[in-house]
Amino acid sequence: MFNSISSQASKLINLTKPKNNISKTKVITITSGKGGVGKSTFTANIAYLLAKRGFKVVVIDADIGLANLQVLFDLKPKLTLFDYIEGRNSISEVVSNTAYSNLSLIAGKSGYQYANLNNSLVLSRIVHDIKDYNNYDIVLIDTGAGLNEYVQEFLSVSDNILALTTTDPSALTDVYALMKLLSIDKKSLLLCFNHTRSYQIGETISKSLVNLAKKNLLNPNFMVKYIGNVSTSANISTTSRLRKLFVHEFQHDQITKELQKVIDTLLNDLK
Ligand SMILES: Nc1ncnc2c1ncn2[C@@H]1O[C@H](COP(=O)(O)OP(=O)(O)OP(=O)(O)O)[C@@H](O)[C@H]1O
Repeated sequence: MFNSISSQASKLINLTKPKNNISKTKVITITSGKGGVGKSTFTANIAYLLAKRGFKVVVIDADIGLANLQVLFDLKPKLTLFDYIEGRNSISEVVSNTAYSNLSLIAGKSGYQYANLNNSLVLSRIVHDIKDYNNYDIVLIDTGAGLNEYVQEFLSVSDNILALTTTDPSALTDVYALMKLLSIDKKSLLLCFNHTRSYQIGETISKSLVNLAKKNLLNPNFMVKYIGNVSTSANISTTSRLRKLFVHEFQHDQITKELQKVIDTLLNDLK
């Protein structure tokens, strides 16, 4: 079954091959380790701010089995990432336009059984293909929580990895586990703190994590770059419940300014 899916898929992929090998598309994978730290909310909001700055942005909901970005964007897409992965549809067909200009979504599918495809590097192929497609400036990939094989698959093909964490000890333990994993064959990790009132607190904890990595002799060439903090606001949950984006509704709020600052740093560091 997989072979037929795969050959169907490669036909579709060939249709989307670029005319040259130079892709303008930057891929940023957003991950967290611990669940519930605010990753999807953060991804949707920075996607909007990046699109507002004029970048053509597509978000991929790669949280296998728990698709919630479509809720945040208030969409009910007919086609999902898995229609592409399973070879039925092309990239352009599985992309849904959001209500916001320059901003699209490749939706996930709740309850999807990845075991259907039971073959490594099937999912992350979309990363290569979307770069080849060369139609977007920025691709944001929202992975599931944890460090399971699907998350690792996306991390392995990403040039830019951003970890969102909180100051909660269990979230920090998970981020350190992520640092250990990435330090083996990646050059860097961008680190952002959610639910963190002060920029300095995030900075201090980032330095402690880097010191711990030194003490434990993690690869010295592996860099952890702190890119900023996001405070807590009840309005974030409220806007999400209303299927709206916080940064769109509260354009001059302190949290929107914090997110803009995160983006400034992020854009400076993009590979
Ligand atoms: N800075 C914040 N202030 C207040 N509430 C927030 C903030 N960030 C996220 N939230 C809320 O926290 C909850 C969890 O957020 P979200 O679903 O984005 O987390 P997640 O990390 O993607 O979760 P999962 O691990 O399930 O994928 C949501 O109700 C969201 O509205």
